Amino acid sequence: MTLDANALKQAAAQAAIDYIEPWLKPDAVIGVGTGSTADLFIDLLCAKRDRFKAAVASSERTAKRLRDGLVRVLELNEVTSMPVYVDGADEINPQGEMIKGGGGALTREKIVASVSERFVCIVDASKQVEVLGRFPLPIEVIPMAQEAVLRKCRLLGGEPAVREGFVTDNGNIIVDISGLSIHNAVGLETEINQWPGVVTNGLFALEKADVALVAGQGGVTLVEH
Ligand SMILES: O=C[C@H](O)[C@H](O)[C@H](O)COP(=O)(O)O
Repeated sequence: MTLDANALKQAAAQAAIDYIEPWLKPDAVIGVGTGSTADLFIDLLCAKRDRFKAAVASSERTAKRLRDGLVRVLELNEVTSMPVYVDGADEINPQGEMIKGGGGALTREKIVASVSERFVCIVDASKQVEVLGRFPLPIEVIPMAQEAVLRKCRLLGGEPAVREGFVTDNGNIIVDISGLSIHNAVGLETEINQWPGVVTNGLFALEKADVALVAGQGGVTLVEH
């Protein structure tokens, strides 16, 4: 039997719940990502709400889903550290560097991940790539900088497009850059972050996955980076 994409995401989410088991303690705060794979993880996490103290959410969408599942949601400013952050990705390379932000939550995701000790990435095998960039790279931009940032994207050799009708949780726009072949993810992440008006870009190379749980037809593989 061939598992469909949703079944693979479910398998990755279940593997993440098993993986974080040692950190589910009464004083623990868990960092939680955003997206369709993260949603499946949230549903499993909610069933274990009596085992940990609270969660920090990387988006309004995730906060609502956690609260609907009766998990206490803390603001990041109330928390000094988290043992784990669990989230999906749009692409991941063999080094654990990722493109994220397909759902537009990249900025809060990167912030919450930065306060967590371990980034656990949950993906189905279709997200694995040798070279990042097949998935358009999202960047969150302050609206008044839109045209200036589009020009810089073109100078990089990419084809930028404003994500129509989308506003981030922070009130900003998303520009998706297609046509990049990213061989130096740390360098590109650092460069784009310096452009005035860019809040965050969706490269997670400085903040890469410590562990990836990759669901394929043969089961879930744990990859440490
Ligand atoms: O902004 C969204 C996030 O970065 C997601 O983690 C990413 O887009 C993957 O989402 P999904 O699990 O729905 O493929």
